[in-house]
Amino acid sequence: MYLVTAEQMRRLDGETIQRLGIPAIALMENAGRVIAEEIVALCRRRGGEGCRSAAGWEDAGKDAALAGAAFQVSADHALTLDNAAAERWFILVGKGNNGGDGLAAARYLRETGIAVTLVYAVPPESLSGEAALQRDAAAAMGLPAVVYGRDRVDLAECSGILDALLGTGAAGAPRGAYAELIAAANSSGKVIVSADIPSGLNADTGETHEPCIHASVTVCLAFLKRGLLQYPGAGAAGHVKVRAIGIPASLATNIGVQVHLLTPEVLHAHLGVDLARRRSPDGHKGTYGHVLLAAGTLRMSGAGLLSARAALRAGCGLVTWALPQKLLPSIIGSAPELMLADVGSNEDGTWRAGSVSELLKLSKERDVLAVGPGLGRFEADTEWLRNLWEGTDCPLVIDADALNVLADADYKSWASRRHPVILTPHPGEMARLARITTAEVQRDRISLAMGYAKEHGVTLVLKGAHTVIATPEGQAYVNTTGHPGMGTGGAGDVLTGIISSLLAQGLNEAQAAAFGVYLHGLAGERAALQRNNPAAIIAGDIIEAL
Ligand SMILES: NC(=O)C1=CN([C@@H]2O[C@H](COP(=O)(O)OP(=O)(O)OC[C@H]3O[C@@H](n4cnc5c(N)ncnc54)[C@H](O)[C@@H]3O)[C@@H](O)[C@H]2O)[C@@H](O)CC1
Ligand SMILES: Nc1ncnc2c1ncn2[C@@H]1O[C@H](COP(=O)(O)OP(=O)(O)O)[C@@H](O)[C@H]1O
Ligand SMILES: [K+]
Repeated sequence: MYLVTAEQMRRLDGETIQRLGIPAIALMENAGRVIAEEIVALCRRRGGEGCRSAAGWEDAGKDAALAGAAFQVSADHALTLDNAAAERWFILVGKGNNGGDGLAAARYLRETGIAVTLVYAVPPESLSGEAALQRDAAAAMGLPAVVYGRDRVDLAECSGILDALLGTGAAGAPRGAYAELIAAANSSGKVIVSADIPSGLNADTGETHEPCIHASVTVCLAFLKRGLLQYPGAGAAGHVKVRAIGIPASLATNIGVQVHLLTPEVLHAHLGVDLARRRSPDGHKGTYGHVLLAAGTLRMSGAGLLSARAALRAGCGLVTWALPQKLLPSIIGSAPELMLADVGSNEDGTWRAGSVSELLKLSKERDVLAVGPGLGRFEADTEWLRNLWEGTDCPLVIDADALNVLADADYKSWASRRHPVILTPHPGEMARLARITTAEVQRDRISLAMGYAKEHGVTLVLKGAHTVIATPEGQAYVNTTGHPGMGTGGAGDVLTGIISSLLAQGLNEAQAAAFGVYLHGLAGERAALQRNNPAAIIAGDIIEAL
């Protein structure tokens, strides 16, 4: 599934209308219809499902077949509602095409028997184009209408609200009547369905203006808008349903859309990942690769252990953990499946820059080098990392403190590598890398990750709710697996282990980063289910749930 910006959506609309010759009003009709269908589905769910369910019709069909009847007729199920008389919906109508979608939806809803009242945010005479055609059709059908600011509007009188005030054409914070209607809708306590995006949301960044609709359901039209996946927008959108309105998905590639929702389908068909992770019958530990991990200090010994154990659970054949000598006594025996490599240490258990020669030697017999979890900072660590960057001939995964080392370095001047680099920052680490604030990182994570990955020639995993994976070639994937319970120390170390393990097994950098993030999230969800409360998840649970 593609993710688009408002600008890309306009181009997709334009291509469909101009190049394919599909009239704009036809798209708007389709939009109105699918919005109405989702409202009907919602009414059915809360009304305990009316008797004319799809299953009901199928049963009736079977009965008819048994009775020998040859001819059957059924109504349009998607727009049929048994308890329609109990419903009264207010349709908040803005001036643009989003308002037009709402007006079309109102007509379809009226056909189901639901009472609808149009609430215009602006005088209806000010609508133009297709929206004006919809206004006239609604008026010709006799749909009751009021104008905000001129007529009495009491949202307490409805059973649900369709927010068709502002869509992808909105600019800045909602003003005037729009702002007042949004605030009133939010405080009404009524269920709200948004057309395309919640009004007040920045469709690209996911920033929410003041005020912004808080929807239960957002019926997103044609293509998923980026802002619906980026927080806080993702929180304001509720359940997002993407519905087709007649714009072919293939147009997205024509106009160069490069952002995908990370689904099993995208992993398989777009990235070429074998989701079943088949093992060859005659495989052995050498078949599945060997991870070399440089991690851990006395103070943070657990980080290395978590990464190493996660790598093994994610399926690689072998893991060697290179660690400061002072750590060895406390680690020996804690994970019998691991191989340990003593690379010396300072008195206080911190790393020595001299360890680099041993690491370079070890890396020759390994398939991947992962650096960073629990590493700490140490003298000449920039030179140490530069030597690893320039001197290793395998993929490199950089996390945690090693990212901070990188942030302090001018690593664009380092020799370019034959093998890929994956960076896995959380927003704080990303802020240091990009030399901006964490709030600026979070403002539009997709754009930031894409820009950074391209500029620095790395695969970037920007962690946090809805992790973004961006490639140097300009592709991006947004993950939705995972759980807030994963906000716990060491969860990121586990991810580093998983990604490194997948690289060792022969996945390329985009595959390993995307699939690793996806599996990590799934494991977090499973771990959440296994506890009495998701707050109880600790990083080790994520490993055990792999
Ligand atoms: N052919 C198309 O272009 C299609 C568009 N569709 C719908 O059209 C929407 C985009 O339509 P538009 O481009 O007309 O834009 P919108 O309907 O999002 O609204 C734009 C209008 O709202 C007003 N406005 C903008 N920002 C405001 C603010 N901050 N406060 C108060 N008023 C503000 C302006 O008068 C502007 O004309 C999509 O989200 C989707 O719902 C669908 O009908 C499908 C087809
Ligand atoms: N709300 C959330 N939803 C989904 N995943 C989350 C959420 N919070 C954290 N995570 C995931 O948990 C991991 C935390 O990583 P990180 O912050 O590096 O932790 P640590 O440094 O302690 O290992 C990341 O993969 C992140 O995406
Ligand atoms: K809207």
